[in-house]
Amino acid sequence: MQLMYGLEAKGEQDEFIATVEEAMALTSQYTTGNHPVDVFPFLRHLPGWIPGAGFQYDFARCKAAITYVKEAAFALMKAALDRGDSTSCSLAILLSRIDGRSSDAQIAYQEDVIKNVGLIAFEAGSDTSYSTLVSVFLAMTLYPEVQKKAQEELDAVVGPYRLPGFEDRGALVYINAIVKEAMRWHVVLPLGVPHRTIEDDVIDGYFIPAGSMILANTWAILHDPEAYDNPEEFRPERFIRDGKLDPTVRDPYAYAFGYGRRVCAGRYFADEALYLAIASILHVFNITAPLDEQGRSIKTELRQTSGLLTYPKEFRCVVTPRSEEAASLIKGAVSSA
Ligand code: HEM
Repeated sequence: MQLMYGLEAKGEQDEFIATVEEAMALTSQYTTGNHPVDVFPFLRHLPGWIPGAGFQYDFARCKAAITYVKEAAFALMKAALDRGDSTSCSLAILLSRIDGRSSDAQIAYQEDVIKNVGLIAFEAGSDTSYSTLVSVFLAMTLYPEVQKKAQEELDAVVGPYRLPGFEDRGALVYINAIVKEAMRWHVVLPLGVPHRTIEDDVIDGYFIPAGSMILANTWAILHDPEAYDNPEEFRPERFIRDGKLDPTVRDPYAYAFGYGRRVCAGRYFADEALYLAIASILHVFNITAPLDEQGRSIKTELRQTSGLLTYPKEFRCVVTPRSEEAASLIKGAVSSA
């Protein structure tokens, strides 16, 4: 929200976040072809009051929710601009590029495109990146040796007195491998987003008629034991050879972000954001499993929710600053945010 609209998110209480989450939950429920309307498209003409056609009400709620966020968040951002509050958010930058000599109709059209950019980035970009990041917290509690190696690399490259930046990325090979392993280990969209064939095709002798819904089994591709030894294990080393990222290993980025011309539009942004978040978090925090009353680590495991978009199921972990220097870096980052 900050990046797109220059608005500060108010956590779980945030109205926009709650509304987008409601829309996402409805989208997830219907997108993977588990409703009869996907198999018998004529059902879409039934009014919602007919038993079994309640999906019409869900679709209407979903549409109302996303339309509200699209318009209201944009209006708040524009009001801030009109008041002269400086905001360097993405939508303000896009707005400033509209040619003032355009006709009213052209300006309205371009504003609508910008509103859609904001909404889709907010809707498609936040939970996907969040889910991946949560899985990294879980992985760190399960694989302390990975965390230790990452922190050793960060200490050597970045040192204790500053946070990592994009300029460090080339030297942080192990952190880059963690980002790749995170995309592979917990596949946020295990079946991608459904596509539809626009013409008849034959693949490996199978006839695929035009109009078929195609689901790519991204999870299977990224847990293929022939490509990844012991695929259930979180092991960033699988992407490294001779101290560099190994280009011969199947790259999760080629699958986790979808396929073809509708491939994720935010993939470079997501990659950079995940890199910076993971590097910064591991630089200043220790993430460990919680202890039971006898002081023993409580065992956790990766269990995922089901649906179009998956999340690691709830787990607990303990997050503490790594050192005095780390604590000051955290305070500095919070006060300058
Ligand atoms: C870990 C993070 C992310 C993952 C795993 C992810 C994954 C995906 C996938 C699988 C698709 C469907 C592609 C297809 O149809 O085959 C998609 C679409 C899309 N994503 Fe992402 N995404 C992530 C982050 C983001 C971010 C940060 C943004 C924006 C800032 C974004 C914007 C979009 C948009 C706009 C589309 C629709 C593209 C289209 O239909 O033309 N995504 N994403």
